[in-house]
Amino acid sequence: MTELLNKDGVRVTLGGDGDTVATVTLDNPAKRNAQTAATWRALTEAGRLLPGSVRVAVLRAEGKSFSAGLDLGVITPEGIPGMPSFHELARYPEAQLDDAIAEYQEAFTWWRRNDIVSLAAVHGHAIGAGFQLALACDLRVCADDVQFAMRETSLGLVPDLTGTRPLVELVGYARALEICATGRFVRAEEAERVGLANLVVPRAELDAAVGDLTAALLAAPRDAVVETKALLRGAVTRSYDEQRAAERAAQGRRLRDLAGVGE
Ligand SMILES: CC(C)(COP(=O)([O-])OP(=O)(O)OC[C@H]1O[C@@H](n2cnc3c(N)ncnc32)[C@H](O)[C@@H]1OP(=O)(O)O)[C@@H](O)C(=O)NCCC(=O)NCCSC(=O)/C=C/C[N+](C)(C)C
Repeated sequence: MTELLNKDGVRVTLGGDGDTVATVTLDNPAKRNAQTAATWRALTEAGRLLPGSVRVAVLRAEGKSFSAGLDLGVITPEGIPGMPSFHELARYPEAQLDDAIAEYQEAFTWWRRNDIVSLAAVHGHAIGAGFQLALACDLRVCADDVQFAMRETSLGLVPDLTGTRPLVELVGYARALEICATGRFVRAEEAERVGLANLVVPRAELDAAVGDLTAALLAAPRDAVVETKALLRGAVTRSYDEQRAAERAAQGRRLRDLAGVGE
């Protein structure tokens, strides 16, 4: 196990045969893994540090909660060190505010990269930015104590850390609106039923279940998984005919690769 990063409540290790698995751990359990700009910078750095050998990125958390979301110190008048308070953000010129939020969002985007499959192991509370971080991953394996909630709207804000699209894709518009507008908890049984969770297991079995799924993902040929992920991701935005064409093109690349025939 090699440690790649350990700062601001984010620890990244490499493991697996040939460093194929990166494990990103939220490691500020005393504060329920509440997130700040420093957390997001560290998560962005984690994505940049991953070597090309990595095929599966696991996101997990220490302590009682996966993440209690935004550090609520940010909404106090005094704020927290190293992060503009809401009071300050509200006074930014529009372009500067756009840049600031875009930078925060970088922590949430790289999990979608086609060269990795990202897998969130979610237990306890996943609230606001915590819920959005779980949504940033391709797959979610949840413990039976999981409690998702999108609290931004209840605080007078909107979810702006890339979570709205995957939420709508996973559960549909009407349920996504209801979950966001009410800020209510979505517990394990519902999460599995509506498609938020790929799998729900007893809390004590979460790590083993993540290990089993990781092994199953690694068992498939790498390039086929990369092409399949790209195909499925693109299916949301392509027309039916465009998607058929994308399938043909991808299959051509796979066949030529398998047969050792050059492009
Ligand atoms: C239900 C929660 C998560 C856990 O309850 P608990 O009883 O297990 O733990 P407790 O409340 O005693 O908390 C333990 C310590 O952790 C500190 N804590 C917890 N959450 C936060 C937080 N979000 N920010 C800062 N600190 C937090 C808590 O103060 C305790 O510290 P001490 O031991 O007293 O020193 C419960 O904690 C809870 O409901 N937390 C708040 C959840 C929440 O509302 N989060 C905000 C969601 S909105 C969001 O994330 C928005 C993001 C988008 N955007 C970027 C636009 C702002």
